[in-house]
Amino acid sequence: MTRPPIRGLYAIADTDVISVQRLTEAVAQAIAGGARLVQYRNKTGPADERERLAQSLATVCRQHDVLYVVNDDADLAAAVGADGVHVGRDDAPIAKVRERLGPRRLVGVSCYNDLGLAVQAEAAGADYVAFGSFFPSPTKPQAVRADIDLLRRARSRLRVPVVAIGGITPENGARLVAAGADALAVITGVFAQSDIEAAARRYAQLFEQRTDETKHSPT
Ligand SMILES: Cc1ncc(COP(=O)(O)OP(=O)(O)O)c(N)n1
Ligand SMILES: Cc1nc(C(=O)O)sc1CCOP(=O)(O)O
Ligand SMILES: [Mg+2]
Repeated sequence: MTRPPIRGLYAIADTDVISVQRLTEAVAQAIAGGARLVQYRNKTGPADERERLAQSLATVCRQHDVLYVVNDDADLAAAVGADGVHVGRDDAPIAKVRERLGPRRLVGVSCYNDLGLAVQAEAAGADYVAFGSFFPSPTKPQAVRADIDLLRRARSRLRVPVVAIGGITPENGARLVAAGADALAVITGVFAQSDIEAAARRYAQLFEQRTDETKHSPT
């Protein structure tokens, strides 16, 4: 079966933002609103709960043919049959993760505001790279800030899909898509909203029209 492309709303289900009781339902609502990728991010829960929730989200994502990525933990990703794992500078190196997951699963890599890191990640076998934080992030207020022009430079330098993250709203997200972001990774703007499905839809709509900066009207 062909894998869906890495494009669109990338909803990050973070257990610090949404309660474990509501997590699975919340992810189903984000998918109903148009999320095309889902990441499970649980930095604090006990191991048994982390695994149970990881499995539950794997089932929902599989039912809807949505890409499912586990944050940080390649063993957990493999255990629940996720499509991949996302790693950053405090996590296992790409080569180790690739060795653990094999060639078919996705490895996503955080590159912060550093294009050189992304070039290296692509060469090491990353399936996508993520840059941020593009705006002040309520989830990670201390995150290093990235400039939108980085997306333009990344787009012309890299072949792998480019994900933008950090404080992204439906309003400021349009600029990131126009600058070349293939996907927008969002926590607060989706999962801290009273109507998760409607919130997700507003991001998904940013990918429905052609928004790249080369667009011009017919003369
Ligand atoms: C899509 C995406 N981009 C960036 C991150 C951040 O990863 P990392 O720097 O490893 O930080 P933590 O999320 O682990 O705190 C991400 N998770 N997803
Ligand atoms: C997990 C994470 N990583 C970031 C980075 O810049 O690498 S910003 C971030 C938090 C994103 O959450 P929100 O949509 O609530 O701002
Ligand atoms: Mg990490």
